[in-house]
Amino acid sequence: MRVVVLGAGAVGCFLGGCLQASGVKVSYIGRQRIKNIVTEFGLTVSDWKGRLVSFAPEAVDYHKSGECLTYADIILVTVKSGDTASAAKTIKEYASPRALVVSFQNGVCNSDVLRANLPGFKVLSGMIPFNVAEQPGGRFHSGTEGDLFIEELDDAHRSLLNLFQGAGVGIVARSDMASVQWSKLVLNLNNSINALSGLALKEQLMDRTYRQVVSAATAEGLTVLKAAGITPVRTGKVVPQLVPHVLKLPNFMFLKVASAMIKIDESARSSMQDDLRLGRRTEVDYLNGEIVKLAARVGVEAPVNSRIVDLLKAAEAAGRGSPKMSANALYTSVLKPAVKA
Ligand SMILES: NC(=O)C1=CN([C@@H]2O[C@H](COP(=O)(O)OP(=O)(O)OC[C@H]3O[C@@H](n4cnc5c(N)ncnc54)[C@H](OP(=O)(O)O)[C@@H]3O)[C@@H](O)[C@H]2O)C=CC1
Ligand SMILES: CC(C)(CO)C(=O)C(=O)O
Repeated sequence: MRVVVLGAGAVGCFLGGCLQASGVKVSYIGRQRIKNIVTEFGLTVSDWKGRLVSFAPEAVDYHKSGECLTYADIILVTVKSGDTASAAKTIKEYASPRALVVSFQNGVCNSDVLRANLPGFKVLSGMIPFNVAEQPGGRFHSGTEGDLFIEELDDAHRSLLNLFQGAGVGIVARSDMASVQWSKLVLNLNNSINALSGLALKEQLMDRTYRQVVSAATAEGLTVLKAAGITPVRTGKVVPQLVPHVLKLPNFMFLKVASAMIKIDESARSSMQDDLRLGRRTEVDYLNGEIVKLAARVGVEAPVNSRIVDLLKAAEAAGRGSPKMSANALYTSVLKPAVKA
């Protein structure tokens, strides 16, 4: 069984490293920046439960181009959503259609993009509930809990279950992946708010004013999903429908009822904050932007998420990393116009 990770950044290096540690043959395809890091330091994967495995540089099969896809049995696609079409092009060029393609990405459209661009390939949707942060010295650290989700399709998902279970990574198969992905998307509406704040997730979520903005974005997201007939499902300790209410609580109550929500490493940040820091295009169009698009499709308004998209796009265009918006500034920009209207 040869696994190839296409888009080996934070998530890809973590998932690949966990599989490699259990004896699976793993190749990684990614960019020069990470290749330089693994060539110097090798690859280390760690998590909040105490996992800590390191590979020497010569044990990490890291490539910048797609030739190694020729021998892939399973391809894990872990590029950001805006790069999915180009990842599909690379798969089409090098891989055999007997390879199983799995999207481990946020958002709700990536597996459709892969399917549309890869006729003849079997494509499964996946979902990663936990955070992975790149740390100095080639270390990829998962700082929050949760099991992977994989689409249950014929028997194709079984090899994935075996691989990840064998690597000690929890994984659950589901036949309702569209609902799973929309539910994750509702939680990901905070990615942009976290990126705009410039703070670690824990610090941001401990501030009630930031939480009020997140609450408004998720409440709006849930309203739009309801209008579209999509029922969010529980994928972990957090019940999506309760999130907006819990977030609005004063700190002392929030601390009591939301312990699962803030069980996060002190340093964990959203992947979108990393994108702003590294001057990359963000996934805001695929997260808050999906709510805005769906709202337009079903004829409802989504002003909160729409304003968040605008703020994030402005930060992207400025190219100076996170604008480090204070909680009050964000509250005023995102929620005050809504109050006036
Ligand atoms: N990090 C996290 O905590 C979590 C992330 N996710 C989701 O997982 C997905 C991956 O996120 P993450 O790992 O953080 O992203 P990263 O940006 O860390 O990793 C993706 C890597 O793929 C590279 N890449 C882009 N296109 C190609 C290509 N065609 N061929 C080879 N490499 C390519 C990128 O390079 P470049 O720098 O040029 O863009 C980048 O290095 C996203 O959808 C994200 O939302 C989900 C849960 C948690
Ligand atoms: C884990 C979580 C929800 C927040 O960090 C995420 O999906 C991301 O960073 O992209």
